[in-house]
Amino acid sequence: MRSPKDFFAPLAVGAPDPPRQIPVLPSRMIHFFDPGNEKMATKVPGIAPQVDVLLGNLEDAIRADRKEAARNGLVRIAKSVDFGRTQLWTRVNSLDSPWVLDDLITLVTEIGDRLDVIMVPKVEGAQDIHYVDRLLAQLEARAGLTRPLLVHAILETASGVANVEEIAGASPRMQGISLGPADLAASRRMKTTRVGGGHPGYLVRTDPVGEELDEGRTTYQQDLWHYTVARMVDACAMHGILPYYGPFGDIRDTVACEDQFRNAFLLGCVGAWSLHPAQIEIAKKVFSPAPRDVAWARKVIGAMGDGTGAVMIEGKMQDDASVKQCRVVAELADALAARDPELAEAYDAATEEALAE
Ligand SMILES: CC(=O)SCCNC(=O)CCNC(=O)[C@H](O)C(C)(C)COP(=O)(O)OP(=O)(O)OC[C@H]1O[C@@H](n2cnc3c(N)ncnc32)[C@H](O)[C@@H]1OP(=O)(O)O
Ligand SMILES: CC(=O)C(=O)O
Ligand SMILES: [Mg+2]
Repeated sequence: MRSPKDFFAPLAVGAPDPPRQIPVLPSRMIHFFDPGNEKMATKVPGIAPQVDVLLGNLEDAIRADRKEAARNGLVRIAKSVDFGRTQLWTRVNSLDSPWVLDDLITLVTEIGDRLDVIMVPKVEGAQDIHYVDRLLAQLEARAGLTRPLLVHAILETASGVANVEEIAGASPRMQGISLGPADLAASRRMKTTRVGGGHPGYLVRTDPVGEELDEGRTTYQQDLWHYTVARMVDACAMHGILPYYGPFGDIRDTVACEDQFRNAFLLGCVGAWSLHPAQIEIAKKVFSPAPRDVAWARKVIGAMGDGTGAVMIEGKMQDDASVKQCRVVAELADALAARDPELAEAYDAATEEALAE
């Protein structure tokens, strides 16, 4: 019988030990591609060095009669392409679909040693993660894998949001959670018809001046996703896993995409999905801290010594809590700079300038 003490014990004889810590690797953009689409597949080797995560999508956006082609395409690509340090993820079909069992059996058996993370859509509660967890352990044991696969849940059902804390803590394999605004909107019976982003009708309006109700009243569009993203971030932080904003469907609107990504970044998300090559650079820009913020963070950390007490820098009080925030930014910058010499140079130049001021 399993007790809570067995949380980190393998769920099948011969399966690798589940991870004790989730690796915090750069994952600013999870780039989606259809592995059964020849044109997209040929672009994968060229895109791999530009992105942190490549994800072979098998679920929504893949036609029912192309599901097998996508699955087989992913196996072929995973076996033949050198991804370097770029992670390879997949999104399998939903747990109630006719495809998911074959997705998991084929992928773990054929390319389980190449895959890093399996994204599970439409997760409703911990029971969905427990099912995948056990099945993965059985398949890993059969395939002789020595490294456990990680699991990522999409938050895209009303019950998933209600159960987000238990989902985040359902298994040591849980790597992270992404917001799925399109299915979530449908599940909640929201009256939007978009994939992520805001809506001009969701707003607040200033009070009327005098008797005139129609004039001089400014409106401010509100963020439809604030509550869900904030809840997801808290659930992930509580369980030591990583939160992500999901897709932004208006590919043409690069400006609003950047805004949506930045809101998520500021609230604690580590990355977002790129659905089209045009969104890769947006995610890279937004989810890499700005050089001036890195310079400021390093300056505060330097001035705070052992991190206790209070100091004044440029008129702003700094203490234990602000230095902790600065460490979050500086540590992320260091991790990204270790892989990206251009960023490293930009961070160092900005820091030198800030320290000279
Ligand atoms: C709600 C959700 O579940 S979101 C997640 C599911 N959705 C997805 O995964 C969608 C992934 N993206 C796509 O399918 C496509 O980008 C689409 C359908 C949105 C647009 O595709 P297109 O109409 O071909 O766009 P466009 O003409 O601008 O593409 C330009 C080039 O980039 C390629 N391209 C487009 N998207 C991608 C991609 N995600 N990865 C790699 N290459 C891509 C196209 O094949 C095209 O190549 P070409 O220049 O050789 O012809
Ligand atoms: C991301 C996703 O699957 C959705 O928005 O529905
Ligand atoms: Mg969805």
